[in-house]
Amino acid sequence: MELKDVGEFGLIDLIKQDTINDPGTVVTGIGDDAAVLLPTPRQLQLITTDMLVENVHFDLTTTTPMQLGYKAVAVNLSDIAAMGGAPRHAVVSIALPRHTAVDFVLNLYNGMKEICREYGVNIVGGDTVSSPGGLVINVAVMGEVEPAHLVKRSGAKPGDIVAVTNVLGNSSAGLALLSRGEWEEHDFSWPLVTSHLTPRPLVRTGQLLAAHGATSMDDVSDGLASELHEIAQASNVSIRVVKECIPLSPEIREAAAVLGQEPLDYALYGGEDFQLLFTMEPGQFALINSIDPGAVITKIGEVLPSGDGVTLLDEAGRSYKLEPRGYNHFCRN
Ligand SMILES: Nc1ncnc2c1ncn2[C@@H]1O[C@H](COP(=O)(O)OP(=O)(O)O)[C@@H](O)[C@H]1O
Ligand SMILES: Cc1ncc(C[n+]2csc(CCOP(=O)(O)OP(=O)(O)O)c2C)c(N)n1
Ligand SMILES: [Mg+2]
Ligand SMILES: [Mg+2]
Ligand SMILES: [Mg+2]
Repeated sequence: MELKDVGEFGLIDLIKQDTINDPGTVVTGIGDDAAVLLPTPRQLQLITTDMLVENVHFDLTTTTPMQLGYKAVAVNLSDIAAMGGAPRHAVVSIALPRHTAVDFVLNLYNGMKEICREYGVNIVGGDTVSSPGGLVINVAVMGEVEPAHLVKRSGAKPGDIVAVTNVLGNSSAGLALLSRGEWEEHDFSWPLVTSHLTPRPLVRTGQLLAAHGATSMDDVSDGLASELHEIAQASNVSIRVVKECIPLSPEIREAAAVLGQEPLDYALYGGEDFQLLFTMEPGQFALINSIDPGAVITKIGEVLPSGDGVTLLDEAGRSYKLEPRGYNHFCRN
């Protein structure tokens, strides 16, 4: 079935089932001029949006519509996680080429509904338009955070520890394998390709780190180098990272050898890992071991007074400037 067979409103009717996962917070969902929501008293409201554009953020020959729907929501939940918040509601806007099959759209929504169910998020509205070019999906997510647990990019203090969750670089190494069309040939591909196609936003981890005194936090969407600079700049501090402490998976080391690249380059400049980068006072950081943060936490460096920007310390004890290189929509790196 094609879009012209169901029309814009027929499509919305097909989409709107199973969109509410926390009914107590939604007065009116899909079907009116605006959604009507019930915020939790005394919580700060968060709102964020990230858009995915065909052939910029995804390639329809290497992703399924379900994976794409999942990721379109995941990247937004990751921004809420990086503030220490809980995601509550999403609105989804899609621009669809006219020839798109109805089943494609339903599967896109199946992916979105799956992750929304997993994280207790309601899809409360959106917009559906035709596109003369490629597919565009824009998601906006509203979330909430207790005022005392809000974590911004600007709170890092000299003396804080710099740490990250899990491993970095897997997503962009996965993208490299997908775009070379050779991922199925290697048994190291699975974790790399999975982290690229269906990243898991670290919402619970973000909330736990916030509750344990993270002083600044950012999600790694543009690459570690870029996010370190964002924190350093917003907090008016310098950051020194120890190169060999940056956590890499065994699979990325194997993949990088096959791809003829340095594994660390994927971690520093690749992006889309959606891991959390945060700073924390050392005493608080020591306590993290006694909780289950839902992710492996690795100390990678420390916060210093402003002046030196972001530096990388190598194995030989040499320190050099880490350029703010990473994914930038208008600059080729
Ligand atoms: N077109 C825009 N209009 C207004 N604000 C924007 C626009 N694009 C980005 N921003 C804001 O700029 C900041 C940085 O954006 P971005 O790099 O996309 O953040 P993130 O990596 O967290 O998704 C955010 O506060 C975002 O809301
Ligand atoms: C087809 C394709 N080419 C390249 C990429 C890599 N890529 C696209 S956008 C991006 C950075 C993250 O996206 P952005 O829109 O900058 O998200 P934000 O920083 O706003 O969260 C990366 C690494 C990709 N995912 N798919
Ligand atoms: Mg963004
Ligand atoms: Mg983002
Ligand atoms: Mg970006």
